[in-house]
This record gives sequence, structure tokens and C-alpha cells, in this order.
Amino acid sequence: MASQIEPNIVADKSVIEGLDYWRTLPIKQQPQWPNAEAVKSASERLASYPPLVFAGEVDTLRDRLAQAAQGKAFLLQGGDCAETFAGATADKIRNRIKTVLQMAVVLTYAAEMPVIKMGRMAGQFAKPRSSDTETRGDITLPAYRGDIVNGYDFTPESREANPERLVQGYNTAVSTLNLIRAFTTGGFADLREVHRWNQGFAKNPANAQYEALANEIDRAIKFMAACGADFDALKTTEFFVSHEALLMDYERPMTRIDSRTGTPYNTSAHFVWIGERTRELDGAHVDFLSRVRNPIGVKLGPTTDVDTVKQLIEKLDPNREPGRLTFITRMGAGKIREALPPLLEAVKASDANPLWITDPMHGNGITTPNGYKSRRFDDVVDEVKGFFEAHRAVGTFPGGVHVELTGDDVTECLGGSEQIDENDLATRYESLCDPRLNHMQSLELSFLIAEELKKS
Ligand SMILES: O=C[C@H](O)[C@H](O)COP(=O)(O)O
Ligand SMILES: C=C(OP(=O)(O)O)C(=O)O
Ligand SMILES: [Mn+2]
Repeated sequence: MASQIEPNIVADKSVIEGLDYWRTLPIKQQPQWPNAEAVKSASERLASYPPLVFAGEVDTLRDRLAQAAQGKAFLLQGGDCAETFAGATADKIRNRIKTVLQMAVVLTYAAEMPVIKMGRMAGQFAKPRSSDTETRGDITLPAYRGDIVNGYDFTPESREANPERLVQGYNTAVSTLNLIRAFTTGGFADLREVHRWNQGFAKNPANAQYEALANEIDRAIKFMAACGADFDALKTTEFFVSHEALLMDYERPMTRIDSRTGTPYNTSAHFVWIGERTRELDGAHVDFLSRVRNPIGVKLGPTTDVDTVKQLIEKLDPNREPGRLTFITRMGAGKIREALPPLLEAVKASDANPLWITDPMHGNGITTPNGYKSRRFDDVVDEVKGFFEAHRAVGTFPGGVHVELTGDDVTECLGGSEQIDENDLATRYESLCDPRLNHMQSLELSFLIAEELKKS
């Protein structure tokens, strides 16, 4: 990130050394690379490539998240469970952005407050798995760990971890982010285009409800324009990218020293989070992310206790910096109403002010009798409701949602007004890992969240 025209403040030696301290700690969910030299070579190349995001953008996001933590903004974070290299096409990326923009409009209108838009995009390539291996029939192979590690095809060649994929991951993230920037700053995301974001999607109840809302917004904009309002600010929209910081051979080389401040930023995304499976207090991931300046998230499952939350705050946000820390709860619809309030109470009584958002996906996984990983739309909605209820009861702010979604008409989650059932799953199941809400289910969810926001 060094620039010739900006001051070039170098980092302390201890700061640079600290970025590799994780190597001495226990670490989970990393691939078994077959060839250490090849990993070293790929990591060195990554370290020499330009950053994907700038430190200044990361700082802006931290400010936005600080607003949300204070109850003055709402975070909408969404995208694939596992982005794929083949899925990084213009159509698919555009549909996902359109879906997030539509959901954001619905939420902004209801909440009457800014909605921070963030994709699980441009880097969501590495997956933690429940098992290191997958068995089909009498063959057992390494589990698929995301396109940045190995291939999905069930052959020994494809399932072997391949370090060249680290570089391909970077290149795919670059082209995805380039398109995101073009869509969100090149006129397409202009609020006056609110109808256009609905075009190309099938006619269905959620789209019709959206269309009615878009008409209202249109009329309001035209009214304000007739009154002389200047809408230049509506031409572009901020859109941030995020992914799970899981694969250290990608995250470490993408972390650079900011020449303005001499401090480390993970330049592979604006926001990164630590998953439920890798958030041990003394583990590699918590240590590494404690040292970068990005706003960071931590997933919290249903067994999380108060002490763990307090220690995570101590490690990851010792200075209680506004916007620094987001807790992404993923408790499950049946558990959130009991598991979340004690955590909220304890943090409320402390000097910390993290942002709390809900991931209503990962606590609600099921496997259908016909063998698909799925989730029921009703469970997703119920967890969101439980999240709002818990915050209302404790008097804290329900600051956002984190969803696995796509802009395409896939059939991966059950229910919604299209009433997708188990037999429909085979029609269009494309996810290589967890099931995503399709375009219509996503939009429908946003209307339901809007109702909850109005109540809050
Ligand atoms: O996205 C989250 C995890 O990677 C995923 O839920 C793990 O799935 P598995 O239980 O099939 O490994
Ligand atoms: C792995 C994920 O979630 P969790 O860590 O909550 O299981 C994910 O968000 O895809
Ligand atoms: Mn997932």
C-alpha cells in the first residue's frame, strides 16, 4: 500500500513480527497442502499483488458499523455460502448485487435509517468443514474446502489441495470486486433506478410487493426533485465486501502495512469474520485478527457463554473502538430466545458496545430424507424474529442480518411463498456447500425484517 505521494510510515518491527505469531499457535481447518514450496511460492506472489481494498475504505466501514452499533444504521450482509470460480460471471454477480440492493431499499424504507450493504463476495472461497473427509460408497477423499483450496469433483486429483488456487482466488476476487465497483458506482445503483433492479426476475408475490414499494419511492423522488432537491448523492452507493478469514495462506499475504499509519490492514476485504469453528481464544485466527485494523466479526453459536464473549471482546477490541467488533449470532430458531439474552445482558452491563447481528442460516441446517442439505425458510424467519425479540427484551439494538443468498432462482431452501418442497430441491440445487435463499426468498425475508424493524 505504499504510495509515493503519501507519508510512508513504517511499522514497528514488533508489529510486523506479530503478524506471524499465529504460526506458533494451534490452528484449525487448514488444508493439507501437498507441497510446502508451492504454497510458499503462491503466498509470495500474493504478497506482491496490489491490495483489493484500501485502508481508507476500511476506515469508512468501521465508522458506518459504529453508527449501527449505536442504533443509527442497520447492516445487511449477504451472499453465497461458498463463492466458486466458475460462478464469478457477470450475470450471477449482477443478480446478487441487485438482490442486495432491493433488500436494502426495503429495509431503508422501513427503518428510516441508513442500511450498510455488504456482500459475502469477492473472497468467500474457503470453507470450514465438519469432517476432513467425504465418503461416497467405498471411496473416501478429502472434503471439499472451497475453490481456493481444492475442486468439488469427487476424484483424488480434484480433491487434492492445490496452492495455485490461492492465486486463482485472488484473481477471481479482483474481477468480482471490479464488477461490484462498476455496478455500484457506474449509475446502475442510482436510487432512481429502483425499478430496474426488479427487472429480469420472475413475476412473483415478493417482486410485486417490491414493485409497489418502488413506485412509492419513485413518486417521493419525483416530488422532491420537483421541489428542487439535488439527487447527485443518489448516483452511487457504498458496497463493502467481506468473507470468513479462514485460510491463513491467503489472509496473511493479503495483510499489508498502511503507509498512512504504519498499521496492518487485511486488504483482501473491508470486513472479515472468524467462524464458529475457529474462534478459540488462544487459537491462530483470533490472534491474527486481533492485530489487523479492519472491523471484524465473530460468529457465536448456541453454546457460547458469557465468559467467552467477554474474553473475545478483551482480545479483539481491547480499546473498545466504535465499529471494531461485530458479533454474528447463529443460534438456531429453537435456541436463540434462551441463548442470546444472557449474552446481551452481560455485554450491556459492561463498557463494550459491539454490533450485534443475526445469521439465521447456520443454526438451522437440516438434511432432507432425499439427501440434500437444506434449511426451512420458516426457521430462518423464526430466528430473525427471536433475534429482534431478544434485543427488545434486553433493550439493545438488533443491528443487522447476515444471510446466505443468491440472486438466482435456485431451489436450495424449503418453503417461502413458492413453497419449495423436498422434491423441488433437485430442480436447481447449485450450492457446493450450504443452501442459499433464492432471489424471491431473500426479498420476502427483507419484507419480514422490515416489519420487525418498524416494531423496534
Ligand atoms: O458454511 C458453513 C460450513 O462450512 C458448513 O456449514 C459446513 O458444512 P458441513 O457440515 O457439510 O461440513
Ligand atoms: C462457516 C460459516 O458459518 P459458521 O462459522 O457460523 O458455521 C459460514 O458463514 O459459511
Ligand atoms: Mn455456510
